[in-house]
Amino acid sequence: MRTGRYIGIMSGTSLDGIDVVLAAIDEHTVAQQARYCHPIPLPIKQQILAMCQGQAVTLSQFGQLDTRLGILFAEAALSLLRQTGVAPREVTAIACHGQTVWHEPDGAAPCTLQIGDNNRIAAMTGITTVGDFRRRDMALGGQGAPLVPAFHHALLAHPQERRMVLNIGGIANLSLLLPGQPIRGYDTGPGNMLLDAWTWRHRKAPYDQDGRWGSSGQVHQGLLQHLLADGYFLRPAPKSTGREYFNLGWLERHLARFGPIPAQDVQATLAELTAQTIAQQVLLCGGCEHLLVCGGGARNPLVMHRLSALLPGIEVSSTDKFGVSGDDMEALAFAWLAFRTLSGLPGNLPSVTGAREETLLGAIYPVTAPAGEK
Ligand SMILES: Nc1ncnc2c1ncn2[C@@H]1O[C@H](COP(=O)(O)OP(=O)(O)OP(=O)(O)O)[C@@H](O)[C@H]1O
Ligand SMILES: CC(=O)N[C@H]1[C@@H]2OC[C@@H](O2)[C@@H](O)[C@@H]1O[C@H](C)C(=O)O
Repeated sequence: MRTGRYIGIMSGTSLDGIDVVLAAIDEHTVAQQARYCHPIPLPIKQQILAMCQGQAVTLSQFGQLDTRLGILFAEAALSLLRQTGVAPREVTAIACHGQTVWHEPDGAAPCTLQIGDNNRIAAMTGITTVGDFRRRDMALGGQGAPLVPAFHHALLAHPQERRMVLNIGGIANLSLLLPGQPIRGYDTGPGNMLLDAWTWRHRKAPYDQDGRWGSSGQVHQGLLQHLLADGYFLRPAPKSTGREYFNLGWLERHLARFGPIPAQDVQATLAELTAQTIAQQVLLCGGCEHLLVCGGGARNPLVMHRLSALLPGIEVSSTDKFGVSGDDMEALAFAWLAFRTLSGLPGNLPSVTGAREETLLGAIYPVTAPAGEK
């Protein structure tokens, strides 16, 4: 087993910042030691958004963004090391998820693309780096996502209690940890992504702080029903999605069927869409005793209140209450996945992604061992 300290780097679909964690990991425990959030410069954020939504980019632009992100991820890891006083040689490996710029798991040639050159990270930090976690699962017929349910299971499953773990990131994903049943998990649909995009358009703010703006609006039932009728929501798992599908263009196509709707009502409707599409899946899967929530959406009281109201009898609480930081869950999960890869253990769950078999995940970018360790 490659027991040791790992750095996990996660830049998710929300583009709100790069989450970096340091954790001591062994076969049984993941002990978080530090966290840090590194800002994403606006021009880089804009380039990622353009790419994610299918705007044409040249290969030169693509290559340069890959390099810039690799450097940014390395700087994020180095900042964390500086803050903690931990030396690179004390870190076994960096796990870098990369920035998803395209995810098309169901096309004729399924593909998923996480960029940010891992060679840069290894070269700039001197630490072995593990990246490209999704594509081996996809090569075996899987969705390549979500990958965190295995980690949710390792840390949060209970032998008797029916538990589900919900990540409300840009996209929301649910892990079903039900005693006696195979682990399942899939993306339920938009989490914060549409809420953020609509807020940016109308308020020029990155997100609707504490759901205040959305709370000032009324849910538009006609629009809500149209949005809920999208085929993705009732499609059976395995399934995963992203910004390529759920974006402002998707919302505008639905809005076009209606007369003008006040912007705050659209915001209220989007919050309701997030809550209802999640609650629908929780109930369809037979409900649970505890719904443990992580990701930035757990900080949106509007979504959280609606979720609790739609799920009477289910305790909806943050994963923090169960010992795992909801803000750091994904970065910790990838650190754990790198530990598994370096330990020769599989990382994917065929019952979640639909892959033909379990497999090692990721590509390893090694470095020369520091002097004295050769
Ligand atoms: N106080 C708050 N009020 C409302 N929303 C909030 C608040 N704090 C965070 N959020 C939401 O959480 C988002 C960030 O969530 P998170 O960091 O989990 O996303 P991510 O990891 O990028 O997404 P994904 O899991 O899809 O990769 C913000 O963009 C915002 O929508
Ligand atoms: C392709 C991709 O990057 N998917 C992300 C995204 O963000 C949330 C949801 O969509 C989930 O499927 C996945 O991330 C988490 C970390 C996962 O793989 O479990």
